[in-house]
Amino acid sequence: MNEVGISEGNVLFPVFLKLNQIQTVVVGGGNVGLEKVEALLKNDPKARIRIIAPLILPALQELADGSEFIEILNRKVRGGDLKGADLLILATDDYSLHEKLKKKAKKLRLLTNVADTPDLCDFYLGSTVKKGDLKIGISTNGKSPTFAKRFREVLEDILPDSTPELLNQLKTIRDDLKGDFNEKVERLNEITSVLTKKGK
Ligand SMILES: C[C@@]1(CC(=O)O)c2cc3[nH]c(cc4nc(cc5[nH]c(cc(n2)[C@H]1CCC(=O)O)[C@@](C)(CC(=O)O)[C@@H]5CCC(=O)O)C(CC(=O)O)=C4CCC(=O)O)c(CCC(=O)O)c3CC(=O)O
Ligand SMILES: NC(=O)C1=CN([C@@H]2O[C@H](COP(=O)(O)OP(=O)(O)OC[C@H]3O[C@@H](n4cnc5c(N)ncnc54)[C@H](O)[C@@H]3O)[C@@H](O)[C@H]2O)C=CC1
Repeated sequence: MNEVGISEGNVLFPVFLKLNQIQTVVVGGGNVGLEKVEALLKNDPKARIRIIAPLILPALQELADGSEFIEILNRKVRGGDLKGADLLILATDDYSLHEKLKKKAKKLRLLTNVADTPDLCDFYLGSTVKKGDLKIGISTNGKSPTFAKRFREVLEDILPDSTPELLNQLKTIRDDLKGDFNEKVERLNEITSVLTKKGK
């Protein structure tokens, strides 16, 4: 809120992570753990994920059996597990464990998502739309995940199936363009001007 009580809106900074190049650790193997793992795999089926929990849902076990990049540690989480993580997702049913692990992660500067506890999160998951190489991330700042889900469905419907082809063609043009940086920018802006109503 600013001094006149108006919300500044969404100040989250979206980044697009290479999930095959980093190690994500998910603590908790129940419904919420499964949802988080599915969200990671939807974006990259080769995401490197280590799942740690005494109880693992059969659906999670199946996902792990189908991927050489998913590992399951069938036991309670230990403090040392955090050292092997680039990204941490806490998804157990134990809030005090989440608080304890979040403190430890903070000391290690390990970015952490705590499912169901937005205040403890360093980052939120978003809804994502994918059409070939195009990826759109949606965040409602935690206000309404259901809106994010519905808006994803809207975008999935309206983005033309030709989008991947369009991006491939633009890549070819980009690679073939000669001249200095400014000339290339000008030419690419010209070619793509048909995509916007502004035409510029
Ligand atoms: C803050 C955040 C933190 C985080 O989890 O990263 C968070 C928090 C919470 N979610 C809750 C509930 C639900 N979450 C979903 C779905 C999704 N939730 C996702 C993200 C986020 N959820 C982050 C903010 C995202 C944003 O800014 O919009 C999505 C986008 C991405 C993903 O998780 O993959 C994925 C849609 C994917 C897709 O389909 O595209 C549904 C709908 C459904 O499942 O159909 C419901 C039930 C309906 C409802 O409540 O709206 C609750 C209450 C739990 C309770 O009641 O106890 C909390 C806790 C709280 O709000 O306090
Ligand atoms: N399932 C859902 O859609 C929703 C769940 N929640 C809340 O989210 C939390 C998690 O929900 P679920 O995944 O459904 O619970 P769940 O009971 O299915 O799974 C809990 C998981 O945490 C693991 N766990 C517990 N202690 C652990 C430890 N010390 N180390 C490692 N793993 C440990 C368990 O082995 C299990 O895999 C609960 O508090 C629930 O109330 C809230 C809203 C919706």
